[in-house]
Amino acid sequence: MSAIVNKFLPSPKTIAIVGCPFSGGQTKIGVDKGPIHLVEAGLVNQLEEIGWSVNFDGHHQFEEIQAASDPPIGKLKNPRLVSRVCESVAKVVGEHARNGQLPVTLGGDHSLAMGTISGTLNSYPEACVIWIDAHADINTLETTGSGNIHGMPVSFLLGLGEKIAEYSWVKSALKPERLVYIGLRDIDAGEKRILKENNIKAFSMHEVDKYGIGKVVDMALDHVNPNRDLPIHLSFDVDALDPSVAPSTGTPVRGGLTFREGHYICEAIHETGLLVALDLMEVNPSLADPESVRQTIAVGCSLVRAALGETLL
Ligand SMILES: NC(=[NH2+])NCCC[C@H](N)C(=O)O
Ligand SMILES: [Mn+2]
Ligand SMILES: [Mn+2]
Repeated sequence: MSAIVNKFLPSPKTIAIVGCPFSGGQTKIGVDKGPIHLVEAGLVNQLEEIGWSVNFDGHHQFEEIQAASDPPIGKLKNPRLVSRVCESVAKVVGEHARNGQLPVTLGGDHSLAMGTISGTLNSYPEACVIWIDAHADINTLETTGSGNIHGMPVSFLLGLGEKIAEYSWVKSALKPERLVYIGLRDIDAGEKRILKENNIKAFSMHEVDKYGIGKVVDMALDHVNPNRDLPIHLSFDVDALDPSVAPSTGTPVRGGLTFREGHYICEAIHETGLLVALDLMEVNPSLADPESVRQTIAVGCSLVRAALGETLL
């Protein structure tokens, strides 16, 4: 076990793996297979080897809603299904957190973070969110072009945009000043406006190039966690990494984080001793050739290990 002591978890330090084979927040098949591949690659053992107790009793089972009974709301695709799934994920993540375990949610598409972060905030209302992504995922009912809800979870968590009755369970408990992004490089026009209007701190790839990842992580933490005493929820979309590093994902964008930059972020968050929840999202083993899939799964596992205390020395 790494020498860093987690300030929020009782001993024995326990991870609860929440496997979420869910793809309803977007339209490409295969992202629901992400968690299955990550677990089959040996993630549970790997985490035990670095000193954690790991609680994993199979992937989360979701209620099914037939497409016919889930027509679009505005442009939103599968709106009831996504809502129901995220609500159940919020319950599971919240329960694990209340039991003193650290939920590690494996996606699945990034709409799931509406659930995971709601769960975290139910147990740790003062938590901050560090969102690592090529995308801001902050579209609203009004701004979304694709209607894919994986491009929207942050706006729901912040309570932006027109209210949707189906989503009334989302408490919108996240404050804009408790959110920070790293890795952005593909932001829709409406999203840029939302980020500005709400004064949301974001470090795009431009800032990563300019300052280096070490400084960027320090500045991100100074913003959301100035006294280094608040719980941290880290939501990592694997498409934050450059497509040469993590090719198997649904919406790859060139010019992303290197292998080391991605790992550095995870290591630095671990070093705070403040991590209370982790998401690894958008791993899609159905996209790209077998070697690229193997590479993406391996990177996914190693990011999770890095965030949970695997050290280089
Ligand atoms: N989680 C993701 N990969 N999101 C991609 C979102 C892309 C685009 N901004 C949209 O709203 O559709
Ligand atoms: Mn993304
Ligand atoms: Mn995302």
